[in-house]
Amino acid sequence: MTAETTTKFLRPIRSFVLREGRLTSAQERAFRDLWPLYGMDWTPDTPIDLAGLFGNAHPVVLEIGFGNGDSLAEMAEQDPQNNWLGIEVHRPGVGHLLLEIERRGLTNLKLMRHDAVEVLGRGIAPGSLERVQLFFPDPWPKRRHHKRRILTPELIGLLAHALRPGGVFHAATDWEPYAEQMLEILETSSETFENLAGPGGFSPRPAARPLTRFEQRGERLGHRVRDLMFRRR
Ligand SMILES: C[S@@+](CC[C@H](N)C(=O)[O-])C[C@H]1O[C@@H](n2cnc3c(N)ncnc32)[C@H](O)[C@@H]1O
Repeated sequence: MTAETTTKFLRPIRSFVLREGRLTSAQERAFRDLWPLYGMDWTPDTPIDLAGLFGNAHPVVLEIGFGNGDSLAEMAEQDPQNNWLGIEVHRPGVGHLLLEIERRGLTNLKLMRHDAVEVLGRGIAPGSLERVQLFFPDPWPKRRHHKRRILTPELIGLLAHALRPGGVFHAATDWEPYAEQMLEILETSSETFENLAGPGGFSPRPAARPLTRFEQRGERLGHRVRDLMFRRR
């Protein structure tokens, strides 16, 4: 085996391709001054002390792939009784949300810059999350890219482990074939997850979910938005 094929063999398939993107000067300042306040560095395989991170034992809602984070900031501000943890890999998005946390004076929202799948699998204690949100994940529409879609049976297994009994997984997408695939995967996990819309159904959009940036883009393109809400048994 050549070095190249070995590397290819060992590299996991990820749900994102990291494009660094340029930071604005405000975002650069955010990483310098605000990351120590609202960001969390994580060494893989270290259990994350959620109560220590937030300074209290309030329930924790995790959002995977928050993009620019405006809708996450809005939800955290509207719901101070919960702690909110956002995980995103895209640096400009993280920088944008750091500035938004400062502007809104939020104390219940913390950020990680990491692969959320890895964090779920190797950092979150069993049954420690109240809710997990996955809004408008990259649809990877080309067939050869479907393997990059983040919602897989493996992810559902990690969510079943991380959510408390009664906790909820909430996904939304504007890509109909992906919505159908998500539904199929989740329905197959009916031993661990109950569809809040009833078997085979999509949920109505909850009023508490603000429009996200990608959702607005989908709406401009005339896409129908689907919400899926499943409760951990
Ligand atoms: C299509 S965007 C949607 C962003 C936002 N939720 C919205 O609706 O505007 C998907 C985001 O998920 C992030 N992402 C994809 N895979 C991820 C992973 N494994 N861990 C953390 N973030 C991820 C991407 O960087 C991207 O910002």
